[in-house]
Amino acid sequence: MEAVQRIVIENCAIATVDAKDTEYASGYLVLAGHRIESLGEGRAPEGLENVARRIDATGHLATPGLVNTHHHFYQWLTRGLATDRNLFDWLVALYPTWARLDEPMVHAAARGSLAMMARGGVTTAMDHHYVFPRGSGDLSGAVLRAARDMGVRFTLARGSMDRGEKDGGLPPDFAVETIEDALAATEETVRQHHDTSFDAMTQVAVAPCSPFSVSTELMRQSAQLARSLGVRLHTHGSETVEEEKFCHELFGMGPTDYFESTGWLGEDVWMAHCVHMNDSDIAAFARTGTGVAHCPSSNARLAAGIARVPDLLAAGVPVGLGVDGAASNESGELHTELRNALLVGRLGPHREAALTVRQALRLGTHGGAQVLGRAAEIGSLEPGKLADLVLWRMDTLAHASIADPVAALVLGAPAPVTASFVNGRQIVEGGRLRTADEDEIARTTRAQARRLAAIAARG
Ligand SMILES: Nc1nc2[nH]c(O)nc2c(=O)[nH]1
Repeated sequence: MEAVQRIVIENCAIATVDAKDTEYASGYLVLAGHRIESLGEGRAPEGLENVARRIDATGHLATPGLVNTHHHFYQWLTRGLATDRNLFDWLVALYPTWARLDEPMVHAAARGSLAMMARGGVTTAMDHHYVFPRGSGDLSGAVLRAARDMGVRFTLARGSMDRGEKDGGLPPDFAVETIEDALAATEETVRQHHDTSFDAMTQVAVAPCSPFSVSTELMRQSAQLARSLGVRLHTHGSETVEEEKFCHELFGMGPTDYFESTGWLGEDVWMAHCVHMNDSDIAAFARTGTGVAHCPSSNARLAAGIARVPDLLAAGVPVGLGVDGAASNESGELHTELRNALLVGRLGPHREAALTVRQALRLGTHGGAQVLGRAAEIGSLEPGKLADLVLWRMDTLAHASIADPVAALVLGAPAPVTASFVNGRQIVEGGRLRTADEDEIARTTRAQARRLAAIAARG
């Protein structure tokens, strides 16, 4: 058997984001194959065998890789549209275009979304894909292929919509699936692609879209399907006042009570946004272990509001960060969400208890891993965990005068990523992807965005 190869990283500040928030001012990490073998203050132990590479990381901060908990990759092709609308008006404006997506478009959009995140320190990504136009090809396959080729750890949340306009929903009837088709395709995707191993690169979740685009029956049956297959559940929840009104009018209760009535609160569930939650909603999430994907930039872009993140954390709710789709967060980056989570929170009514810089980093790493059900494997730098980590450059004009590297990372300009590792494999070097050609992705996404716009314009 071939001996496992080691990579030794030395002379960097390290924020482990472990349970005690251990930090080292100048430390080392030893990666052995796809796991972290050891780390600590000072130089790496002498006499290590099979060292394939030594990295002098002077001037850098090492952190766990960032974990994105909510995204819609396909929206990479519809950025910068409907720029001044709230969620419902924005969705109504964009559904007809999204209903024209096909496999080459979705593949290109996934590569664009993944590339943008990976070069900014994301090592685990997720995609909530919920638009499946008839005859559009294997869209889940296209997204999974893009993630595998990029070398990013990945959760595909197989979405669905079946409540069209004729059933009181928001999407046009031509943009929805039947319950039977949605459930059958979701089950097939889980059976083919969900990997339960410790070092899984691909997992699948069951993810009907939102209360106003999904029937109660599909919500219920999705929860049953996920539990019978042993996979996680994801949806949008409590995003806007309009959604709250919709739930009261149609179901006679608010979104959280509605989710509970359909079997949708639990340790195996995480929901995106969760902006409009009262104390009893937060208590229900805490009691059931339901997680939250906090998306501060998208919530601002769509005028959804400010999520009560400090209250969620104080109650013990698992919270991660989400980019959200690039049609409502054109930057498509997660590292900027650390900063925005902190800043937006301080604008709200709960500013005395707002996030600290270390809490913001925890949301983007360990919190995300918890929300995706992967906290045993990723999200902190600890011996035995998978080697998913980032070396952020902190010695340039942008950050060098800030003494605290975590404050520099969260509050400063987006820090350059010198190296990013997933499963011990380096996927970013000197701020550029090693696993894909960024210029080619830019050209392809531009061409596919134009193709989509032209097809949509023809109606
Ligand atoms: N921010 C978003 N919220 C949503 N709700 C829903 O049903 N779809 C979306 C979406 O694409 N983005």
